[in-house]
Amino acid sequence: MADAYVAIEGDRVIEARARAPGTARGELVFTTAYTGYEESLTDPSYEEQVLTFSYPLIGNYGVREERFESDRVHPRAAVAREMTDDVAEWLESEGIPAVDHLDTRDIVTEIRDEGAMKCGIAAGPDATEQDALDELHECKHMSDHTDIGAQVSVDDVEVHNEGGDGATVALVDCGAKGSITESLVERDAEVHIFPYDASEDDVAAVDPDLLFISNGPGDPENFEQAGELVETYVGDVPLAGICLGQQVVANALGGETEKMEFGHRGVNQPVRDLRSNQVVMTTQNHGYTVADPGDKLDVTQVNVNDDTPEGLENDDLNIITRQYHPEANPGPHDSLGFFDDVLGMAGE
Ligand SMILES: NC(=O)CC[C@H](N)C(=O)O
Repeated sequence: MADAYVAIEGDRVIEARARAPGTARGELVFTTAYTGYEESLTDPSYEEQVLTFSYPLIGNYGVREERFESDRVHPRAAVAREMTDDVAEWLESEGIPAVDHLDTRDIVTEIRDEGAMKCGIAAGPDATEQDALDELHECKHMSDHTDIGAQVSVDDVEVHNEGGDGATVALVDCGAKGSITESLVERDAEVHIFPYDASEDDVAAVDPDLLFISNGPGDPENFEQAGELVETYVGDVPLAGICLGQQVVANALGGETEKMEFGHRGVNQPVRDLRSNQVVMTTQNHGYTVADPGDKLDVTQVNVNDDTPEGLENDDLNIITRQYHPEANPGPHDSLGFFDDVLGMAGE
């Protein structure tokens, strides 16, 4: 007998096995990565989403805190074909519902065919189909989470590697992964992590060599304050952005973003650099994309599968942004050079 239910749009209910009890709702997304479940589950970009792992066995090398990307689990719930006890116990201790013993291929195919969709989950001995449907019916569209930045950002400024010999970086935390800070600190940067709604005065106080907009959850249009910082600093200070950061920079400089059908979700997304013609494999998890870069940004990299912009640059204004995750974690390390490039713009 099933003791867990996943309700998806169209009121279809899929039976499953409860691995961590509770009810939850969120946008149903997936990752095709076969490793990196600890990094993905602690990536703040998954806030308000339900993460389905399409690789059939999740958890076979345990759970270790040093691989976490933040201090908590961010997806509202986790779905796998088979989940180990280690992962199930971790999620239960975090209060995150988890289910397995369902056909995750079916879920991913449904998202691919029908596009991004909402879902509701109910798991545990008393869970009913109706509980999952009730969650589904309460679920909001991602773009309607207008204050999602407040859920994932630091409350106060944090400084890493104070007194470091390298550039002073103002990292605007829209839901930043820990390995972005680590990648900068490894290169001697002094990193000031600012709340997502930091003001111009807050940032000016540290006189940054580089303004860096992080990855983060939800619709980039809901990160207006970060966009205002971009507008203020463009031309005066070099700008960098990763994922949501690329989208925020594009929106602030006259471009436009839009929701994709089901996004880019895995660690083997091929990206072609239009200048060198080289292809790199990249890590991606995003559901919005830059539809129009505006007239200040050149598209310098594209996704090989669908030609969407993966890199935007302006050599005169010193701007480099990436739609994918150069910091990896999980995924390939092919594009770590991004951090050298952006710190190079900052004079390092
Ligand atoms: N990883 C991210 O930064 C995701 C960016 C944005 N929330 C999107 O889904 O497109």
